Amino acid sequence: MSSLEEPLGLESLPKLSINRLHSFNSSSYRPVLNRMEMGSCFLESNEESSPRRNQGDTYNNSRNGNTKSLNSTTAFKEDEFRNLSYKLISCWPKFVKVVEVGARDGLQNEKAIIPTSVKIELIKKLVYSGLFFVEATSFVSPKWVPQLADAKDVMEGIKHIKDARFPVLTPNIRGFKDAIAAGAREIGIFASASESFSKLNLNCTIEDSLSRYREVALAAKKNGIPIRGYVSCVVGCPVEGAISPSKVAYVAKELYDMGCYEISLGDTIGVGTPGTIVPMLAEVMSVVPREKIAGHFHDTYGQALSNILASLQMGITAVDSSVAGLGGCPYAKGATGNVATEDVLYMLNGLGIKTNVDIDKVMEAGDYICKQLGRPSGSKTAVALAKVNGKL
Ligand SMILES: CC(C)(COP(=O)([O-])OP(=O)([O-])OC[C@H]1O[C@@H](n2cnc3c(N)ncnc32)[C@H](O)[C@@H]1OP(=O)([O-])[O-])[C@@H](O)C(=O)NCCC(=O)NCCSC(=O)C[C@@](C)(O)CC(=O)[O-]
Repeated sequence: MSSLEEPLGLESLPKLSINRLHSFNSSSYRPVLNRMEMGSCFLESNEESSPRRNQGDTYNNSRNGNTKSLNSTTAFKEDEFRNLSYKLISCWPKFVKVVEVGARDGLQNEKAIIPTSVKIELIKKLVYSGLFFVEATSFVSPKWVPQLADAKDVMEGIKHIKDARFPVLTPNIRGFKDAIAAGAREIGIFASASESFSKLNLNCTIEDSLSRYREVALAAKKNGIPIRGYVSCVVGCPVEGAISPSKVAYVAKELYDMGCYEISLGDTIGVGTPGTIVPMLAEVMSVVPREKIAGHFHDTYGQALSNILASLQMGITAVDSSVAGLGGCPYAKGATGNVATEDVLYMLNGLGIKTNVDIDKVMEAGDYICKQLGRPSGSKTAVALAKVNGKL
């Protein structure tokens, strides 16, 4: 049995070479993109009217000494720029749903047991900021995740909060029953696109996990409980390296067919770039409606915001994030937490996208939990704004 105490280490990732990951960005995926006609902005800006493409022409012309051609054929006209910016901006949604995962995903790997009262206070502060979907805890084996052994008490402490939804993770029917008994009104089921990661995380094969979840989904349906589905390792696995988009699409579709109202696609170890995320999304979107898909990006390589932006351009409108960037992956030493909620909000605010979340209040929640954990925030935005406001 593997446990959260046995990290495998990012250093065991030689198989996940840049070349392997980039191989997913091959032209073989382009027909899929075209077929899906989602490129109204994404593809056209790449293929037809990309300034970069024209700049490329410019450099070639320049190298050939053909400066006349450079001025006459490559300069963008003003209205072309306007059209291009309109195409890009019109791709972004007006509203993005931010799902806060800090109290569960963010805290589950903490070695020192955090008092239940701190977890409850964190959740209250997150809800107070306007976050409506706040993952609260998991009903998993305490032998596997000792930090969340107090799931029942956490639920007890937040049961009076009405204006928010608190999904809790359940790995099997036992977890489901415990969650319902503790007052959970929404659950999450989590599978993996990597066979090795499934064994590490759930001690079973992908197929076995899916049959367990069919039982859970049936019970949830009978009880009128909404289910959120998660797929881990959507571009890379700490053991297997690169993961094929078709595997991700298969698991996502299975979860969707079980009745999950949303499928959260997790770059568990944060190795993705838009070069791998886009083809993976394209494949998943061919079997699950895009409005039912959420992005769950860890920020190990600093790529999470670019992955979110690329996802928005492909029509995704739900993003998971973790206050102060809390979290990590127990099976990949060095893998960092989810993208920080503060950083996501800062970017979305900058794009003019509404979230109904107050970034200042999220920063207060981040400040609170970071003080409790005795470490600085993992959010660049929180750190920068604290400096600007003279708090650092
Ligand atoms: C699935 C198991 C239980 C299989 O674990 P197992 O050892 O194969 O299960 P078992 O049936 O042999 O049971 C072992 C013991 O656990 C108990 N048990 C069994 N089930 C439960 C339960 N629900 N709640 C409480 N206790 C439970 C069971 O009763 C028994 O107790 P014992 O008899 O030894 O005293 C285990 O592997 C497990 O709990 N895994 C959860 C791991 C986990 O939570 N990982 C983190 C969440 S996933 C994630 O973070 C990724 C995500 C979603 O964020 C997206 C991304 O970034 O990729």
